[in-house]
Amino acid sequence: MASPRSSWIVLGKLGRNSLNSLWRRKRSMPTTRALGMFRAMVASLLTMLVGSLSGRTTSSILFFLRIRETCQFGLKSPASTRDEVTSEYARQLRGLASKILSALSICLGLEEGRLEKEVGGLEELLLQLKINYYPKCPQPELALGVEAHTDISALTFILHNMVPGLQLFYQGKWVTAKCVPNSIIMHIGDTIEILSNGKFKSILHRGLVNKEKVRISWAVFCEPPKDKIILKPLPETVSETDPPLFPPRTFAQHIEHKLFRKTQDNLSN
Ligand SMILES: O=C(O)CCC(=O)C(=O)O
Ligand SMILES: [Fe+2]
Repeated sequence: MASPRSSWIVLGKLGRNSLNSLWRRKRSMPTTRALGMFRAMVASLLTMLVGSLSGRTTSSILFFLRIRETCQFGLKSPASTRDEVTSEYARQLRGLASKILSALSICLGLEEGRLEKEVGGLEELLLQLKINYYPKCPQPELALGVEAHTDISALTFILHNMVPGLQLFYQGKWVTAKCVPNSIIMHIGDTIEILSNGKFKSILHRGLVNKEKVRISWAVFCEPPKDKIILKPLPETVSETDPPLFPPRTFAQHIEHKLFRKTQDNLSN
């Protein structure tokens, strides 16, 4: 059986100017979401093909598609449909992320724009698209898809091809996420868990292969800048009875810490 593979696309940081110019241009330009998805699929299949030809068991590719460059490129070239679709998707998701961050801020008793600001605001929050391909497998229980993990992001948004496979560890057991048409899945990631001092949890999840069908998922990770911000529980979420659960770390240090812990866990197993 072929192994699950992933490709990455950096959707870019969406500054206010690029947002405005995208918005103006989008209104005069048709958007073919299906075509975008199809092209993304082709990109991921090519990635997998390259991976298998080179004998690797897993592969990941980073596409650097910064929004501003994409815009300029799109103005001159009709071959930019894929960029247009991914840009439009990024723009839509960025708006959704803002709304959700506002709602989460309010839930924590903070000012509406607070979490958004804490994760880097419009200028610094980075959106990255990762495409996961899970080949079908006659014995899914023997195969590892995307192993159990929590996302390091602030928020993650997932679209998929309506094949079940995402599982969440909830109340002590693995629960399969329902495939709800026309919906998008959202995870809270480690970044928000840290800022909220654990009041919002970064859920443990995994991706399984399916017996009969190929599964593809498109996960967009909204991440704070690597070094500019120190992530730690916000003072408003901490009290004498609620001490800080996480030490101050940059996002880069958090990633390093997780990788180190994982290596240690693997060594002791
Ligand atoms: O395939 C999925 O639905 C989830 C993938 C995932 O958790 C990830 O890429 O971080
Ligand atoms: Fe994940």
